[in-house]
Amino acid sequence: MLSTKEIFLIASLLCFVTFLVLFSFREQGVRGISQMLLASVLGMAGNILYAYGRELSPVFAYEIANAVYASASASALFGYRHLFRRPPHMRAWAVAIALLTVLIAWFHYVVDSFLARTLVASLFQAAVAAGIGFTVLHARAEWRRPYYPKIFILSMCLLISAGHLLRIMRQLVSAAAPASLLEPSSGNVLVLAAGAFALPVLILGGLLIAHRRIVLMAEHAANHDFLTGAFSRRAFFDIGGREQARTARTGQPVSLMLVDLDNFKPINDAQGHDAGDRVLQRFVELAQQELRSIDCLCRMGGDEFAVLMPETDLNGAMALANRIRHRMESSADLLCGVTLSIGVASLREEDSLQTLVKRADLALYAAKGKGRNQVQVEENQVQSWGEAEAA
Ligand SMILES: Nc1nc2c(ncn2[C@@H]2O[C@H](COP(=O)(O)OP(=O)(O)OP(=O)(O)O)[C@@H](O)[C@H]2O)c(=O)[nH]1
Repeated sequence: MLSTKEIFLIASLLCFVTFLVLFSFREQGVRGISQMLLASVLGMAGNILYAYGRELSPVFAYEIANAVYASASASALFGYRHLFRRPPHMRAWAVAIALLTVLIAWFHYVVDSFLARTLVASLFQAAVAAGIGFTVLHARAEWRRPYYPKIFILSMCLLISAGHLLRIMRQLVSAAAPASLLEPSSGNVLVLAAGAFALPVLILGGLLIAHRRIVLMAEHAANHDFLTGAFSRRAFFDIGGREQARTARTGQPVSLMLVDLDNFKPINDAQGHDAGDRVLQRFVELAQQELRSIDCLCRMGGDEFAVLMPETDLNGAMALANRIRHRMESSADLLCGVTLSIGVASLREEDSLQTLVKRADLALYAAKGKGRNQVQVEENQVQSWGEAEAA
């Protein structure tokens, strides 16, 4: 059987491991990581103080160890509050930690009572676990798959709170209850092990959530254009591949428009790159307002965009393309007078996605060649829409 000191040392080591993993996450922009890091460091220190503080002075093993460990747990709670964008209520918890330290000192120096110290420390830890559980549960409307990290955290919080309450009960009623923190009885070692591993387990739960957030952020960065928020070229080929497979399965049409801003370069040259950036952003905002929720607007590069239109035949695609082109024309002041050339094509049975893009690109080329500010359809179609044609 492990000794109580070894239990604290192992718990300290686990906090160190969570610290190392959290440290590697610190620059990923996930909220709550710095609070969890602090919880790991304080957890390490608190466990070592519980194990060896007595050898320096009792104040280290009682008041300081409890204050440090309570701060570690509160810091883990703050981490969760930040992760789920909830106010941390730091002042209230600071008061609670100060009160806990005073009470531990009181039940150490004035009335020496292990029972009372256990009661105070365990009530605090149960409150922190309940606070974390409440935070996670309260944010359930924001839960995203996979759910197991949240279920894991909720179960752990329930177990930890119940465990601390049971510890208090046992201390109150059982004749076999330990008389000091480091008593080597097997019952005490088990209770201490459960309590000491609670903090690293709670930090681990936070790590699971933070890890998922980092994966989602990386996916979002890979699938979206940083400047405009439109889907990226990479996402275009992913979504396009899925749409192509769906069309083959269901026979539903899918169309594509390639959009290129006309005379965009002079805006950069005359008004600067930032003005050009703003035009690109506004174009995406305005275009999104015209598109349906099933359409995917992607930035293919520079001032060229693609719109994948599921369940849309060529006529529907041309109508949509013209709507967007007219919208840009009527927003000339916002877009520094930029107009759109658009090439439209529909997927045919024998087409690959690349062939579809190529045909839309040829149509776009034709729109540019015929004077810009117009919509052209794939080369072997007779229809051609737009201002230049109308004129
Ligand atoms: N501001 C800004 N400019 C960009 C960005 N990406 C590409 N560009 C510029 O966009 C311009 C695109 O070139 P073109 O398509 O030849 O310019 P254009 O004047 O629209 O020519 P046409 O398409 O023939 O009408 C180039 O000058 C690029 O440097 C960007 O993210 N921001």
